[in-house]
Amino acid sequence: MPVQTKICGLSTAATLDAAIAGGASHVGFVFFAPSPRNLSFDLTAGLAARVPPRVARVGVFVDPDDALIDAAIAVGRLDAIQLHRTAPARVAALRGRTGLETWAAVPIKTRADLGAARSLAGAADRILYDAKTPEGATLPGGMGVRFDWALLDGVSHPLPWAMSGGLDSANVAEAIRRTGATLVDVSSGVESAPGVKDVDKIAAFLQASAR
Ligand SMILES: O=C(O)c1ccccc1N[C@@H]1O[C@H](COP(=O)(O)O)[C@@H](O)[C@H]1O
Repeated sequence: MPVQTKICGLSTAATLDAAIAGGASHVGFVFFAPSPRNLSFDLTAGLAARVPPRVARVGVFVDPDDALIDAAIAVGRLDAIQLHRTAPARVAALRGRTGLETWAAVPIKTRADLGAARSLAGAADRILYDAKTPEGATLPGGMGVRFDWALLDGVSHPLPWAMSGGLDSANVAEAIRRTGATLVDVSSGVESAPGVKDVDKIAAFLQASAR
């Protein structure tokens, strides 16, 4: 089965179209005001309408309240939600409330951090292993930070999983080979500056992850 690929933090029609044309299985829309990739609802509606049924729209949130989730789902016609810095009980509540496929990020730097994945069994549909961003960072992701892929060696995953954190066209094939990931997620690795996606980098990433 081909590896699935999520291109996250898209905010223009041209870069969204590049992700779709290049074969992305998922596209990510960020709803977190401090992020350089944060989307207004006006922009979201136009982008969401460009996405064909074969591609899943994933909304990315940081411990969101119900009002934000409800509005983003309606405007962005979301197929899935991706939750960062959200307690397992709240993940479960949002999964129940929305009825959507629910991803929960597990930020990892050491093997001990993997323990957080266990508490998500029954609460989420998918774990997203992401790198821990630096202490005190406003963003929980989207900073191009990579984790030690060897930390996933021999791990028994409690749920289907994906990986992200510092991936780019130069390292994604090795990340897939090394970890056995079947779904990879990228944001800053396909940008020319924070929040500015690059169509050529998106194409190169999608080619490299399909190899
Ligand atoms: O990208 C963001 O701005 C962002 C904001 C809030 C939560 C998550 C965010 N991004 C996610 O971070 C990972 C890894 O990003 P990168 O490839 O290392 O830049 C990815 O899952 C994004 O969805």
